[in-house]
Amino acid sequence: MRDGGRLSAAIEVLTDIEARHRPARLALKSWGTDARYAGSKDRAWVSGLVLDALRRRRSIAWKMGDDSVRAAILGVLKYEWDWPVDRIAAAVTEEPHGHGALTEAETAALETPRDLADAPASVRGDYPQWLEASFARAFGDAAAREGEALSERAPIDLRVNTLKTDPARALKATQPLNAAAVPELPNALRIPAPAATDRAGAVETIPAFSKGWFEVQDLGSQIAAACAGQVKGAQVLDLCAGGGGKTLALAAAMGNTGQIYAYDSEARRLADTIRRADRAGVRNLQIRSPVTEGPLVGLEGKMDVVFIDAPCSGSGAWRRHPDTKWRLSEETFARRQSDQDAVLDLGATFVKPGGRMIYVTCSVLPEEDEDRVAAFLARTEGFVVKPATADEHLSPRLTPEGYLRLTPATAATDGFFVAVLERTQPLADKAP
Ligand SMILES: C[S@@+](CC[C@H](N)C(=O)[O-])C[C@H]1O[C@@H](n2cnc3c(N)ncnc32)[C@H](O)[C@@H]1O
Repeated sequence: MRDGGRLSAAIEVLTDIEARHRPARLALKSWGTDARYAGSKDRAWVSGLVLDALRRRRSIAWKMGDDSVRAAILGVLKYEWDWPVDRIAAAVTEEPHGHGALTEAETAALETPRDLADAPASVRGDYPQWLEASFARAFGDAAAREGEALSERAPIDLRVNTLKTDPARALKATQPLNAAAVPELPNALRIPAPAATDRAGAVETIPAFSKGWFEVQDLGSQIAAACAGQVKGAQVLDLCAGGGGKTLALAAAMGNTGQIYAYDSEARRLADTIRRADRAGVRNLQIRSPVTEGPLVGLEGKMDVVFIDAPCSGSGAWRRHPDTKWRLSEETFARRQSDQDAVLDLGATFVKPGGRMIYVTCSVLPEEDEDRVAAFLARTEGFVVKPATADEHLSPRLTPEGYLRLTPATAATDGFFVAVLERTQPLADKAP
């Protein structure tokens, strides 16, 4: 495909996403199915352009003085991909697939964008206007800067699976991917963010991946799992195990000692975990599926660690799923907070005295983070907050209460929140 056709395709896909409120992944997939003439480079290019437009949707609309889909795509080419205006003008007039010549207003906006310095923080930081108060609470004057960092392309992080190999051997095996060690975690490797139009997916194709030597897992997610602390020989319940990302990280830290139970209220989400655990050499995992009767019966008050990777807005992962920031509604945001209260209450019943509950979200929004912990502590006796980490690299990221908050701007990870709550009294001692 030539540039004109690719641009028109990106406009078509972004229109589909916005007009039908479709997830970007599905809209791109259905365009790809229809566009059999498009090669893999074309697909990567169109996808890269659409995702970049979603990342900078509001700031580009401001600079262009136009919030249309076409303006968003043109704006990415100029402001993010540094295309000269002549090249854009030539692409949109290509026959037969160009989208139509630039208007005078478009040319003027591309040449002299409206000054972003005058825009509200949520425009500069590319997040929804209705979240302005939340961002201001979380970040104060740094709200726009944090939003900007959540709008960058993300690197690809790998977790070295110590059940199968060690960091030095894994580093060697991943040299074709340009992976490098990460100071914060000895078992983490990082591959720099790919260019917008590069094809991703090479990670799964290298032989060391099929041997189970590493998993693709954001550094923030690896750090959150590490906040479980000493887990060798422990009884661990991963209560919101989903696809098993944290389960596998916890299992590796346990070194096949003790027992890890993986549960999720949605059985289908657990489907992949057994296959992944097998590949990773995990032998101390029990899947507790909600389709069986009383899946968690017998574990009450017995766990050393209950890990709660709570359902959340996913605001910390906007770099990777930029469409979700515009699809998030106030209703869903409120529903997630009720879900979070429910998993905290459920999780608490399994923690033994002296045991720990690790509450994690991939959200940067206080309503899902410290507010949920505060509400839990207000209605539950017998838990105290412990510092989420003792690691010297990470302690600057602790909040005054002892929670860990990671963001792309401050930690170069996805956004994560971690609270560690220790049970000081048995469940039966709870106030009536
Ligand atoms: C953030 S995702 C988990 C991601 C997973 N831990 C990982 O690392 O790949 C949150 C999960 O919580 C599950 N969930 C929601 N409500 C739940 C509940 N009441 N009990 C258990 N799991 C729940 C969802 O089905 C979802 O899979």
